[in-house]
Amino acid sequence: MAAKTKSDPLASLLKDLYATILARKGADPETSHTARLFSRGTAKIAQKVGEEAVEAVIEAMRGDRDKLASESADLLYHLLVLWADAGLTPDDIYAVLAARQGISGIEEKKNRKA
Ligand SMILES: N=c1c2ncn([C@@H]3O[C@H](COP(=O)(O)OP(=O)(O)OP(=O)(O)O)[C@@H](O)[C@H]3O)c2ncn1[C@@H]1O[C@H](COP(=O)(O)O)[C@@H](O)[C@H]1O
Repeated sequence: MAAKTKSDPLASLLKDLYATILARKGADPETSHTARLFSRGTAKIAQKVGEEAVEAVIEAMRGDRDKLASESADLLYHLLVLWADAGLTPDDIYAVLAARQGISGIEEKKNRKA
């Protein structure tokens, strides 16, 4: 099941983007937005994820599908930067999603550790 997910175009695109993001660690903040984010630290990266999430929510509530798509792309990019900053890879997240497949969200929440 995990191999099927990895061959998905979105998963492949996210993997390539993640590799680009990792390659920007230590790059010049003057020429790379990603390097600039890394240089500003975890709190700034986390703040950007929150801002982009709010912007996506606003566009969803406005009913603007094009802007929602654009803000969603911003959100995914900044979330990948947050993962890279934390030492998480997309495969770590896919593993969590795969483990939940076929389990009702209501059932999964009941089994979460406090
Ligand atoms: N997907 C993205 C992407 N999405 C959004 N952004 C940038 O995110 C920034 C968001 O602007 P904001 O004003 O919200 O944020 P900010 O400039 O940090 O401003 P403040 O919050 O500090 O006020 C813009 O500069 C966008 O260009 C991205 N920057 C890079 N990528 C990808 O990352 C790759 C590497 O980019 P660089 O690291 O810049 O080479 C690119 O080729 C893209 O594939």
